[in-house]
Amino acid sequence: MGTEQVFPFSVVSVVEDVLQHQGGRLSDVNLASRKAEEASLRRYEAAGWLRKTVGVVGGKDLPAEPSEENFRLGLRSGIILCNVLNRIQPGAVLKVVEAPNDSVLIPDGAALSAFQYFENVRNFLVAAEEMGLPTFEASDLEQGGKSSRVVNCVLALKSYAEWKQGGKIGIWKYGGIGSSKPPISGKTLLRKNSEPFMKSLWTMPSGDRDAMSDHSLNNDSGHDRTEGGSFPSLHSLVRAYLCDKRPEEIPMVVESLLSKVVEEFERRMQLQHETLKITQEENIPSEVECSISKATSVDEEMEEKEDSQELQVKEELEEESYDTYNGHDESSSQYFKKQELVEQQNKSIQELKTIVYQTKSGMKFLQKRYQEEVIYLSKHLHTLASAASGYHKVLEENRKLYNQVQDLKGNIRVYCRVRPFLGDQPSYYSSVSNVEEGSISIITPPKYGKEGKKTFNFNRAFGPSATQAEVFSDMQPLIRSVLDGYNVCIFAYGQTGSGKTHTMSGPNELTEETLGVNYRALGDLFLLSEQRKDTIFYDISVQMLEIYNEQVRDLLTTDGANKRYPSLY
Ligand SMILES: Nc1ncnc2c1ncn2[C@@H]1O[C@H](COP(=O)(O)OP(=O)(O)OP(=O)(O)O)[C@@H](O)[C@H]1O
Repeated sequence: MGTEQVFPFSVVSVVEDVLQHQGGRLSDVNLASRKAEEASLRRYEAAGWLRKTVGVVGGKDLPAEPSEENFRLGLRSGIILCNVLNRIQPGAVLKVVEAPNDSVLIPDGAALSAFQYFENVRNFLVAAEEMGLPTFEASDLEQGGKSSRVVNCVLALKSYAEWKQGGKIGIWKYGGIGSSKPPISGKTLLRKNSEPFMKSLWTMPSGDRDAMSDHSLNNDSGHDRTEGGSFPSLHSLVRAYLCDKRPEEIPMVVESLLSKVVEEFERRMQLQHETLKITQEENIPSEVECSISKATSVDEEMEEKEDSQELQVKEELEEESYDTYNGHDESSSQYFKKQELVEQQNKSIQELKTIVYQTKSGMKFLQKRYQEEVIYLSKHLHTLASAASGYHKVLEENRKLYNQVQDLKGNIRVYCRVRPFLGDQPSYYSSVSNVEEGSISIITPPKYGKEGKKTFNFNRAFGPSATQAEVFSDMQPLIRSVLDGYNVCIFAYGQTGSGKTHTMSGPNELTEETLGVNYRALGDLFLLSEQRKDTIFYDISVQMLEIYNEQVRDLLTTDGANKRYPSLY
């Protein structure tokens, strides 16, 4: 299977990046710190296991939780490594050059000659390689920053020891950097680096050589893998191509470029693994529907999940492809079925992305409409508020003017009403000669031969034909003044039988037309208070008293005993 068909990035892009950035790294601070922490823990685990295996005395040069420098220096002589390996696999290292007993081992391992400890390390590496363990370069113990490969080797040996101690049940799997590996079974899976390739590697600059060997920790079945993944490595392709080439045939630049490409490519693979792990740990999207519902609320999260699912699918495909490539359990038909499944899932993911995109567009449209409506309503509301404010001002002004008019009409107004003749009384007995709007003329007895006549002025004069409504209409504006806070008093004055009760209350048999001033005034009071109920609350009470023969009587009480008030004098 072509690499570019599976990986989320192309080799070409990797090469371009390498050429452009000269091997520059993508910065990911979180990932780097997490990796550093993980590397420390793994180093402690390796050191602890070595100390436990070799004993307190044998492991005295290796702290339980060593720094990378101390770890390297502790193992530099190769003695601990060889002794541990011989305990796990007796006779694996035939000759171990021990440090002289009387020598004091100084941190840089100078108690042994460089040749002696190089021999120990070399013997250990040869034995480890023959066992199928991931190895490292002897130079890794000479320079800092390369202890991860040594740690890998030690942890692989530890894993092997545990498997062996457990009775060799099942197939031993090296569990370095968190993922299971294909089985390694001693020398049956032994693979040695081809000499020409190794030579070509040694002709590289040390940095390039290290970069390449960083990702060559695990060798089996002729296919290298990345540290955390299970993909076929480009190393195998590079090695296959270079195996029959002589070192001088490979220009230094090409070697350097190739190594950087390989390094960058596999580093990206590692990043993909790490990202996938983090995403799976944090999100764990079990159902696609679940992802959809969450996506409606958090679109970005949805996209991340989709990406992680896509990555997971690709990851599975790559793993399956790797198994198929190695001739393990999966048959090719199963592989194609799974590939089909992956394509379907990819299609579903694309559809989901489309739905999410449409939903987002719809939401944006609704949001825009909503904002526009809110803006329009706020403007409208502002206009209404201004109008209401203006209306209240006008209303207040109107009220003032209205009451000013009432004042100008006179605080005390006098009206005159002429009662009609009752029953069969002839009208020619009337002494009223003329009734005008504001005056009334009365015929008086003739004096000195002249016909007598007197004219009286009133605010308004009502003739015998005036109705109850006409009489009330002239005093009706005063009722509104009452509700504006002015005191108003309306009373009738006149001789007995002149029609006071008729004007103020009405006849005995009341109809709508014959209602007097009192009823009409009360009707207006209730009507206006009802109209203003949203702005003003009025409390209206009524009292009806009769004062007759210096006795005050409550005309509204139903209790006859208390009807008469105590005497005023
Ligand atoms: N404008 C009117 N039209 C028709 N009938 C009237 C009118 N004014 C008075 N009357 C009638 O005249 C009669 C006497 O009127 P009313 O009882 O109102 O006089 P009054 O001034 O109240 O008398 P008192 O002072 O004795 O109580 C009543 O029968 C009443 O119905």
